[in-house]
Amino acid sequence: MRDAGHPERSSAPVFGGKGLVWEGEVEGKSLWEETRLETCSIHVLPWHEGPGITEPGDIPPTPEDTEHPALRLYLAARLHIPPASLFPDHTVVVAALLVSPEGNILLGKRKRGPHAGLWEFPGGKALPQETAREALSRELEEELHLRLPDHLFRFFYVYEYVQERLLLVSYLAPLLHLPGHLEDHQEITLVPPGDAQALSILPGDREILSTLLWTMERGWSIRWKDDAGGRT
Ligand SMILES: Nc1nc2c([nH]c(=O)n2[C@@H]2O[C@H](COP(=O)(O)OP(=O)(O)OP(=O)(O)O)[C@@H](O)[C@H]2O)c(=O)[nH]1
Repeated sequence: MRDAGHPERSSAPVFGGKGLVWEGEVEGKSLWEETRLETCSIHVLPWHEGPGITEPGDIPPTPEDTEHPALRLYLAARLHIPPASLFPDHTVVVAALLVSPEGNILLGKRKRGPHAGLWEFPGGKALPQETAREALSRELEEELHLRLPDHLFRFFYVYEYVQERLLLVSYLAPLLHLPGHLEDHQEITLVPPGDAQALSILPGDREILSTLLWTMERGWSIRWKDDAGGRT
């Protein structure tokens, strides 16, 4: 499903590809409320292997204990470790899948550069000393005057552009308010994830969206629950 049409796929992946970490629920409690990794049960879906569920004890204690790039970056985010420090030969880009109360995703049409005219998720390159949250927070503020919500992670997907040595890390997060300003984008739009695939977007974004739809088809909602404190 997600293996067609990307030239990067024909090269040997540097780290073994990409992967999804979706946080499930423990005893009815949403995991983004959990802070201790050892109590979490997470679904880890390597792109080439299909679903697999890690049990609490299976989660490595530190990012260095796993070779899987998605899990590494996930652990780094959880433990507030700058992702760029783990992948010194790569550029790490963070992007937000901001979900409106209606379940639509925010996309911006790029104003400048080689990807001008393409739609993308807000975000940008993480600086060496920044955690993923700090990088995303800065990028959202700079690009759109948007405040980053406290709750991230329900969907955490890593896509690697092998030739460019670029790791694209995406998070699902609630859209708290509409952007107050457009710095890097000509326009923004809010669309259902299925409709976004019909737009001109980058290969990594296409794969993120198809993986998101894949999880939604399996009954995982992208809506934020008010009682989980996701929307403030
Ligand atoms: N921001 C963003 N970048 C993406 C997305 N998808 C994707 O493949 N990318 C890639 O990641 C790169 C991020 O670069 P950027 O230009 O947004 O980074 P930046 O805001 O820090 O700007 P800069 O290049 O001026 O330092 C893009 O050039 C593109 O190759 C996306 O949805 N959002």
